[in-house]
Amino acid sequence: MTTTTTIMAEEQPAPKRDVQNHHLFECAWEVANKVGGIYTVISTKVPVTIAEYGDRYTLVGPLTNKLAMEVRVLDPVDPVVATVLEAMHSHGVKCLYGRWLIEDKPQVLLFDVGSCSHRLDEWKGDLWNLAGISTPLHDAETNNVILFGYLMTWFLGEYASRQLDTAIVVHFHEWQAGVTIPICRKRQIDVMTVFTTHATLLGRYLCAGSVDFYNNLRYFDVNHEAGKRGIYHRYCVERTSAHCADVFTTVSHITVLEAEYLLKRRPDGVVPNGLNINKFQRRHEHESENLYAIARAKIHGFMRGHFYGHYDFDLENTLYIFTAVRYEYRNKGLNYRLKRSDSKTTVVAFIMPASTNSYTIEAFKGQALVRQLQETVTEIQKRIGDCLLDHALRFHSEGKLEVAPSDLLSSEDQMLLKQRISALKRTSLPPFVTHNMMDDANDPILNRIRRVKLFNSHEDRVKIVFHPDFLTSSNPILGLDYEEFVRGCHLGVFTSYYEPRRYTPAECTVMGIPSITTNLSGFGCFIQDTIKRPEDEGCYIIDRRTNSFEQSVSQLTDCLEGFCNKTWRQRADQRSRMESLSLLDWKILGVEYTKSRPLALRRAYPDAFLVTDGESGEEDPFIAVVIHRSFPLRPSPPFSSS
Ligand SMILES: O=c1ccn([C@@H]2O[C@H](COP(=O)(O)OP(=O)(O)O[C@H]3O[C@H](CO)[C@@H](O)[C@H](O)[C@H]3O)[C@@H](O)[C@H]2O)c(=O)[nH]1
Repeated sequence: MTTTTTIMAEEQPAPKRDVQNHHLFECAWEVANKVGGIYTVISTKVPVTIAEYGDRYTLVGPLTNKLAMEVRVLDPVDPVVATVLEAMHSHGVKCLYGRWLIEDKPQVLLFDVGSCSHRLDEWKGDLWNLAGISTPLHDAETNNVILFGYLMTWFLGEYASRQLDTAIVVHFHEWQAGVTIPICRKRQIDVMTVFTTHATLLGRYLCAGSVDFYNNLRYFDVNHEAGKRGIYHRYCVERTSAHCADVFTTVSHITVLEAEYLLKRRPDGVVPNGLNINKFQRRHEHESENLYAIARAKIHGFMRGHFYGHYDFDLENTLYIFTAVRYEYRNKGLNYRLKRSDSKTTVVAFIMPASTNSYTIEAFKGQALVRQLQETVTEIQKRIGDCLLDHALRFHSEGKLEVAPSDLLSSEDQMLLKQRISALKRTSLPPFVTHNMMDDANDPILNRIRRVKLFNSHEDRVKIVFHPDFLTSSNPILGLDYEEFVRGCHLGVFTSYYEPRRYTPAECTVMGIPSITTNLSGFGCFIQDTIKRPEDEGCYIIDRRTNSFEQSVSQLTDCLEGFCNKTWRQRADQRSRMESLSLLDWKILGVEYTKSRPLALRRAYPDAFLVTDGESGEEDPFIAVVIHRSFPLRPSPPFSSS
């Protein structure tokens, strides 16, 4: 790799731009494109950013779906943007400009990378010449990343040369948006750049390979490791972006250390992920309880269909526990413990998502049979109602009410019910997976379930529903959006090894759903640092740092068992306490994003920040306020990475 120092800035002229009223562009692959956590970051942060910038704020991303359902197409508010886009259009560049249809409807610009694919070779050559990064021919994702990076650079170059009044800050998220940063540097485009990494590429790859990551962090031969995994070119883009940005940030203290060792630049600060709490907060406790009840009733409906023929447990005494996003599964022994203690509680463990082909016939069949039964019961109910009404009217005229059960339930209806009930007989056990998997025989989760024989048998107190797909309300099997599903569950479990930050437990918290996480996740560390007794607030944190793997598992099982043994009242109390947790609000956490921008401007335009009379000149106020804390790694903790 040509190190980033070789492409660092040559002297930049210092234009007289208005720094105070600077424009902000925020650039990410997940703008109006729901893929994962970064979509949540940028979409939920919009209200606080709009409050600060108004129409001086624009989000930029690739046009991944030509229909772009989330965007209303409009003309640009800023005439300079309109001129630049026209100029680019005259060279064949297609884009979509408009308002992203989320809260506060921010301006959004999406570039169609396909419209410039004929320039790929030219731009790849340029990336090699300018940044020393060579990229392989057939990595389609990287090719798109390069096309997008060059379109963004083109746009910024044109914009900065025509809009000379105010300073321009561009905030980039993750390596997919990073190519623009070194190119802007090299071409001396007058924009300030902030780069945020939400996880490192090498971190993800190394942890997926079960290495003892945190204990070896400082010893990895990064170039060798990246090369071995076929991601050297991507790693170069990520590392160069981190080095060339004016300000480099990450999402948690644990990732600061990771970035320092793997990307070789210590982040300037931590920009923690927040949530838009307004969306979740309810005025009254009963309003929340209603939402839980509606969501839970939908999950109950799914359960009746999925477990038909073996529906021999009480849904009112059933706990729904789920895990989402990370592809890891470990048996924690809860089934054994609940059986041993003769527990009457049933626990349903939901696991999601993964790569799948389609739903299994069994998954559809159960839901269809129960729907038919429901329809039959509704029809019969109607007929019974009509019959009762008829008798009651006669009682009024004849003075006596004599209704025999046989009058109410006709032999035809009895027959129909029997038919429906006999269709529910089933010789096989309820399936533990709802979909046909791409690679059933080698799927690690399926194989674990098979190995520990969690087959949803009558005796099992822990039942498994592996739903390896994203949830949507149009889902034919489990028709809930992810958020509604979470609300209907009792507990979220997010204990994976590699977790730079993790949104899922934070989302549980603001919805009043308890969760289990670990002190190896950014979220777990944040909660431990900010709340005295997290478990009282429903945030259970497992020690994966100083414990051995077995000790962590045992702590987790204790925690799960303790949760199962709580009373309904104790769980409801915990819920109401949690929803008041507002420390995850962007209104508080967004401040760190706000601090990163003046820091970038200050580095580029030191003159604009000259000390005035009466101010202390000893300290850089922006650098001072950006948090610099190291993750306290304990010496060689004896934990296994598996
Ligand atoms: O069926 C589902 C399952 C999940 N989600 C959402 O997907 C997001 C997942 O976020 P996260 O768990 O944080 O995972 P990543 O996508 O891997 O995000 C990366 O970036 C995040 C944002 O900084 C960090 O929190 C993570 O640690 C980092 O790995 C959450 O908002 C969920 O609500 C859905 O919408 N539907």
